[in-house]
Order: sequence, then structure tokens, then C-alpha cells
Amino acid sequence: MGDGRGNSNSNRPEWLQQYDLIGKIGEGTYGLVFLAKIKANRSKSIAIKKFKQSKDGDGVSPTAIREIMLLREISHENVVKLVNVHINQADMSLYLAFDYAEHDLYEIIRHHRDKVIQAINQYTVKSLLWQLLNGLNYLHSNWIVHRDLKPSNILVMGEGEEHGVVKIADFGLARIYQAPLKPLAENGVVVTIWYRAPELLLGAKHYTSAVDMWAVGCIFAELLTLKPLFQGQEVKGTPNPFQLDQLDKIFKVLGHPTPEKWPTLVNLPHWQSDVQRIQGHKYDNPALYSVLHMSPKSPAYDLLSKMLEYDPRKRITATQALEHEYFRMEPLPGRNALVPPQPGEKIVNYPTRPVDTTTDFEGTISLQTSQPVSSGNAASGGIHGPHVMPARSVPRPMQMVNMPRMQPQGMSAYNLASQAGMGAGMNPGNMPMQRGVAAQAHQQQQMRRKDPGMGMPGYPPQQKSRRF
Ligand SMILES: Nc1ncnc2c1ncn2[C@@H]1O[C@H](COP(=O)(O)OP(=O)(O)OP(=O)(O)O)[C@@H](O)[C@H]1O
Repeated sequence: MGDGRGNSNSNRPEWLQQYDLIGKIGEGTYGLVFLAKIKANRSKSIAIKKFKQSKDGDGVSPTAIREIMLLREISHENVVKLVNVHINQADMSLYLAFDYAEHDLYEIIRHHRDKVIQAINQYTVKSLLWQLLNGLNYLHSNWIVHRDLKPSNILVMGEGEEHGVVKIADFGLARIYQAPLKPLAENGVVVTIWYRAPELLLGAKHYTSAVDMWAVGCIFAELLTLKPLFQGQEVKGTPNPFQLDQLDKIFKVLGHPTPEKWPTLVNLPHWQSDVQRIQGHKYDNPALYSVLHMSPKSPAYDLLSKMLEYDPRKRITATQALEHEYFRMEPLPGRNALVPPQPGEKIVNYPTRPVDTTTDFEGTISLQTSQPVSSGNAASGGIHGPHVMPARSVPRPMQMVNMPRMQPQGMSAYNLASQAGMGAGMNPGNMPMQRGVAAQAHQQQQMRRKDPGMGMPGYPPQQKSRRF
């Protein structure tokens, strides 16, 4: 695939030359995510996450540094693998290359809800959940709390040797935690609101791995019902973690927490200070089973209610959850979550990721048009063909961590610059670019930018606009 830029190949730093860029696949709070192919092995797809420059442009953000430090030490089948780290010394922009995963739970759930209009089969739900817990158990036993678990961060591998294997991604907010625990206030607000644990919403100063288990409970319920369990309206623009509507949604389903069942509740800042507002409505009759349409006696219900235990100290841990009866009864969980082992069971064909081939590494839009994306790669071809779509416009709201910036010279401590093999002045925009974009796709992108909601029911704008 050519780059449409003549013979600039020899000027490119080595790391750029090893990839063919296919296009943009996503945008998060911290940067853009691109799909690329390794030239030496065209069957190998890579997701390259480019971190945004800090506002003051004085180095690599601490979020990025933290992500690298964590990821380089992490190795587990259910955690996404960091294959390479690249840094552009000219502007200190940072590129992390991960193994590419064709699917994520956000898209899988959306596909079942909006396209096939049918529940995810039990085997798939159980296998996805088991693998998610398995990865999380590994992270927690290594003193890592993810803190931002949500369906889009839980990736699932497409066709190939690892088909249907879950990979936990996006450690932008993950942090090694050690006793004594660091207060939350130092790090900004964590966990996207729908999956945010009640202790955080009530202003807990310390977090534990229990916040991830709450998020897993919300995701488990969403896999079962195809709807987010607690869809609170976020009040933006405040560093205060208190989100009344989110708490209200939780209380409505689970009933009000009480100091009898959750003794440390009374110590939480917002339970005291906002007691009138929090307890304005009294929800005495928990209704989780009616939301889920399942028997409270079923093992799935039992496991879920243990994940949604109010008191974080009583909430089930990942290790305990893996031992739960739910996973010991038929259908047993398997490694390929997407393909039920029983013959005759219908296999759902999930769509490949949409790829926006109009955006290059610098995040600029190209209006040039040429041929469609060449065939022969999973993302652009396969059974579903290319999804050339406009990019999402609105990054998810989340706060940057308030820490001093790492200066460029400081990077050598992490041995990143040497790995990157880049000379100063090199521009990552020189990356070979696929120019297979119709002007129509660009127009569509502009139109959708004006409509962040994209007409999807039940999702607030930042969720609705997640996909192109
Ligand atoms: N290794 C990967 N393979 C394939 N897709 C990925 C990979 N990592 C991330 N993505 C996808 O890229 C998109 C953006 O990811 P990113 O982690 O930057 O942001 P996010 O999780 O959507 O939002 P935020 O960072 O604001 O929480 C998501 O759709 C995600 O599923």
C-alpha cells in the first residue's frame, strides 16, 4: 500500500517503516487509536495509540508514563499486550503499539441490541465474564486496580489463534496501589459514571480493587440485558465525584444502603453532607431481579448481587468470583467466547471495526480520495468489507491527573527514546498513509460531528458518539 507521498520512505525513522497505517479506529480521552499492519507480517494487526500532547507541550503526560510502566510489566492472556513503544523526540508525542483486537464488549452488546435484536447466548456471556475476571484477578494480585472498566475497554480477539479471547485494555487510569492507599483527590475523578462504584460517588478518599468488581457487576448485567444497568445523567464540569442522579439510579434498583449493612457509609463525605438530597426518595424494595428478568435463586443472580454489594469490604473479589457456582454449571465457560462449542448453535458474525481512513497520525483530515482500502487485511476486508466511517468527535469526559510533567530528558530513565530509534525532528505524520477515502465519508463525518448523539436511544452524547 502506498503512502501517496513520493519517496520519503528513506527519511522515515525505522519504527514508522515497519508499519502500514490503515486508519483511525477510535478516540479516547488521551488520544487517538489507529489500526496498522506490520509490513514484515501482513497477517499481524496492531492498534497504535497516539497520546495527545499535553496542553503546555512540555513533555509526555504522566498518564502515558504510568500506562507504559504498567503495561511493560504485564503479561497475561486476558490483558492486552503492549508490543512496542515509540516516541517522537521532536514533540515528545508517544505511540504505544498493542495487539489489535477486532471486537469489544461495547460493540458486541450494541450488535445484539440494535442489529440481531437477540440476547447474547449464555455460553458467550459466561465465557466473556470468566475471562474478564481472570484478567482482573491477575491485575489485582499484582496490586493494579484498573479504575476505568467499561465495555469499550474490554476487547475480544477476532478470527485467528486467539479468536474469542478477552483482553482488558486501557490502563490510562490504572495505577499500582500500595498501602497506604493514595487519596483519590490527588488523581482526579476515576471510572466512567455508569460503572462507578457507590463509594466513589459518595466521595470515598481511598479506592480498592472493589471498584473494579462493581464495574464488572454492571458489565455482567449489561451483557445479560443489553442495557446499561445504571444510566445516570452526568453532571459535568465539576471535580466533585458526587453524582446524584447516578446514585439515584443505583438506589432505585438496589434499595438505599443502610449503615447497618454498610457500617463505614456514615464516614463517606457525601453521605453526611448531602444526606437530604441522597435520601430524598426512599427506595425500600430492591428490584434487581425484575430489571434482570431472572430468578433471585439462580447462580447468575447470586454472583451478580455479590458484585453489586454496597459495602466494598463485603463485595466479592475476582478470585472468589472465579470460584462461584455459576462457572461450574453448564454451559461451562470456554476460551473462545464467541463460538459456542455445541454443534448446531447459531454463531453470530460480529462486524469488524469501522476504520476512518481520512485521519492520519497527526489527527489531520485528508480530503484526497483514491482507491478503497486494499483487501487482504482483517480490518479492511474479511467477510464484512471495510467500514469506512467518519470519526467520533467528542472525547469522553475525564480529568487529567494533576501531576508534574515528565520533561523530555527524563524519558531516558524509561529507556523509551532508545527503543523508539527516532531522530529529533522526525514527524510521525510521515507514516505511510492509506488514501482510500471517499469525500462522502468526510462529509458524513462533518455531519455526525454536529450530531454527537447519532440518534442512538438511551445513550448520553459521550457514549453515543463513541463510534464513527
Ligand atoms: N488494542 C486495541 N485493539 C483494537 N481496538 C482498540 C484497542 N485499544 C483500544 N481500542 C479501541 O479504540 C477506541 C478508543 O480507545 P481508548 O482506550 O483510547 O478510549 P476509550 O476507552 O474509548 O475512552 P476513554 O479513554 O475516554 O476512556 C475504543 O473503541 C477501543 O475499543
